[in-house]
Amino acid sequence: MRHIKTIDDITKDGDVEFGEGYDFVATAEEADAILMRSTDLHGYDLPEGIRAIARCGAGVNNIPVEEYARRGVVVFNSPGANSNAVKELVLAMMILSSRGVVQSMNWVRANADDPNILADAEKAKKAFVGRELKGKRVGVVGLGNVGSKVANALVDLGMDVYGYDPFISVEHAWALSQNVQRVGTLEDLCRGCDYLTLHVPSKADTKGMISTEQLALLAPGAVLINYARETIIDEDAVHAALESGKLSWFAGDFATPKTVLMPNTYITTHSGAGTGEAEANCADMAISELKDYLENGNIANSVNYPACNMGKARAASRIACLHANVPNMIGQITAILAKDNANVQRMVNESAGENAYTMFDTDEHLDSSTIEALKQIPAIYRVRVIK
Ligand SMILES: NC(=O)C1=CN([C@@H]2O[C@H](COP(=O)(O)OP(=O)(O)OC[C@H]3O[C@@H](n4cnc5c(N)ncnc54)[C@H](O)[C@@H]3O)[C@@H](O)[C@H]2O)C=CC1
Ligand SMILES: O=C(O)CCC(=O)C(=O)O
Repeated sequence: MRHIKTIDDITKDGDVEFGEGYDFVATAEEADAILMRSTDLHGYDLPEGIRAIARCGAGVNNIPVEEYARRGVVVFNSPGANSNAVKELVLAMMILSSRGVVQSMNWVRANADDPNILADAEKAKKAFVGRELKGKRVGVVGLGNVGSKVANALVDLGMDVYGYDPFISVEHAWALSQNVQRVGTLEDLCRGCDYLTLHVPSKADTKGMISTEQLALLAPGAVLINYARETIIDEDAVHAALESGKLSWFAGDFATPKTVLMPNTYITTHSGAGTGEAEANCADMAISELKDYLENGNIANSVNYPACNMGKARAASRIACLHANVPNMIGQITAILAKDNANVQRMVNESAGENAYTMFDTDEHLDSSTIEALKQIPAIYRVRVIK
């Protein structure tokens, strides 16, 4: 039996199924792996027994991924699984920020006991006149799973769409409409935009990337949308731009002490991925990643270890070594296997950044002394006997 600890409500109705051979445990100390969402694990006392963590969602700024890599813990996310939900809410917020819909509905509620409300609403409506998205210039920062879908949808709405992403993947470049015009700098993207929408991860080079300088380049009365992370914007600069009228509206997903006090602002409760479909998609992807890793050692969609797929573990034994990406690891591993006279059927070595993964199948079970010797190689973080 393999043991899973869930942190956070993975789905609204609590529906999470791993199937036969798995159970849910009350504490992380009893668990082999963690399934989670947005809880901040920085400073969390992660038990030694945890071998993997799957984040149901895209952003992993709530997890110390490099520290966990050095402890031999593979961290997964679920790329793209919630991107449609975010796209739809971003479109909604762009429209709400342009059309006085909320103000108009509030007027109706406030005047509910007016016997002439039908006629009076006709007179009141001029206060809620807005503008259309069609024909306006929009900048999309980050053209990954969410940004590329948002950009394409905005093309379909008739907007003049510009995109900025110096690290765009081939897959997302292919998925992008030909009508999205790519620009090479953030400043060129911002210049003259009526709308700017942010879809980059929270990391050192995106922290505060939208500040006074970028906001100054936007068209007067522009709308800013931030459904990425609170760290991407300089909140004081956004507040000042709202007060000066440079920004007519700001919509964001992060209720910080500063955003909740800004004028002309809609803030939601980190609800970009808040649909039953997105929750189910993320949970399904995260569960299958964890199961394949726990049962077969295969890695897909990890944010701290390379992808590796050797199929189902069918040989007598399968061993996985998580280690630093340094020279001579294969040499050291095979020297130890040679001493045990082990016949290796198949071996794969993959690396990503500072971390690497070596997995091999052997015809017979290895001696415990061999496993112990592998663990003693200085750059090895963890050795897993999968089978
Ligand atoms: N509000 C919510 O509920 C949700 C928020 N998010 C946030 O949105 C972010 C993006 O999500 P996805 O599109 O799924 O991620 P993704 O990883 O598919 O796309 C991120 C894109 O940003 C680009 N990028 C990275 N650094 C950049 C930089 N300095 N300048 C411009 N582009 C840069 C990457 O090349 C990539 O194409 C996530 O990291 C997460 O923080 C994601 C899903 C739900
Ligand atoms: O789990 C959630 O609702 C948050 C989703 C999110 O922010 C992400 O996927 O990065």
